[in-house]
Amino acid sequence: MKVGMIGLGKMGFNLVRNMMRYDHEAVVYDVNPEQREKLAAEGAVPAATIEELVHKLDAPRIVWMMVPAGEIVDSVIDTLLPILSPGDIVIDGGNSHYKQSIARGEKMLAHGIHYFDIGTSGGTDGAEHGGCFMIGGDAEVFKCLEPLFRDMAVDQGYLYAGKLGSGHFLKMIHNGIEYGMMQAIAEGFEVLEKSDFDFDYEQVARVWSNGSVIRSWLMDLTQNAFAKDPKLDSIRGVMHSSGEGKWTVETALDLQASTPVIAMSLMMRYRSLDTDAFHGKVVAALRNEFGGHAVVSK
Ligand SMILES: O=C(O)[C@H](O)[C@@H](O)[C@H](O)[C@H](O)COP(=O)(O)O
Repeated sequence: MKVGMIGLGKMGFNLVRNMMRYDHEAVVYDVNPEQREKLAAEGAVPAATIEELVHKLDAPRIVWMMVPAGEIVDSVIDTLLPILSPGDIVIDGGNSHYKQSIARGEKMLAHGIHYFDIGTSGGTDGAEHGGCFMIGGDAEVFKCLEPLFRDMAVDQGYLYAGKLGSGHFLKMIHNGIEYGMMQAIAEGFEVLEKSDFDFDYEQVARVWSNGSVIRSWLMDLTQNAFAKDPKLDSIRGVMHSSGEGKWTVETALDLQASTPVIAMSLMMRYRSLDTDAFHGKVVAALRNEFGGHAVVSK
């Protein structure tokens, strides 16, 4: 199969390596020429522009976008639309909001172009050595793409999830679960850290990774992190987020689905961004007002 990859960041770059291992041909574009050249040295065909990338593909073309979610996706689509032909396929493999993917897919379909929203998981290592793909789009057209995903996914790691939007919806919920699982692991270690015992966290994560109920890839990664830095002294507990947890909670609220764990994990991320929380000042001030309880001065 011949695939055009737009966006050669950590994920796009490794996905190209992955597909080339299975003898799929890759035509590659990134705003950074160094990334294109690195992959060209490994056998990909570099393109200096998106137009050139499209030109170097065979109809029906398969163009895979692996660019940051948001305006960049729209700008790539706007570049692609006039130069693609009916029957071509465009994939958004990033973390786009599913509602935006539905709108973009409908816009493409009005021009006869098939659009797939594909949630990609497994991190950079999975992208290169076998990822997890949650795929939304036209079921019939997906049959043409399936051999590619059969190769690139780890074992059973791809799913045709259903109509347009379902791939990114599934990835959004996956990430909500990810927030909750990570927060639960983190809270366990918080209690260990505050206890009188002198645990070796790398060893704790190792034993929990082997045979326990909570063994998981996240626990393996916990072990890796503590192996590198036994008390994580080199980093601060600031937890950023790129939107998927927020969207999961917003969707849950819209659907009146009860998701306290995911919602609290999201709030914990926001809380971690404040060095001192205004709500903390308000509660401290109120305790002082009604009970004369001590406050901590600046
Ligand atoms: O499944 C995955 O491989 C991850 O979920 C990944 O796609 C995720 O988007 C980022 O690791 C950060 O997500 P947050 O910034 O929201 O934590």
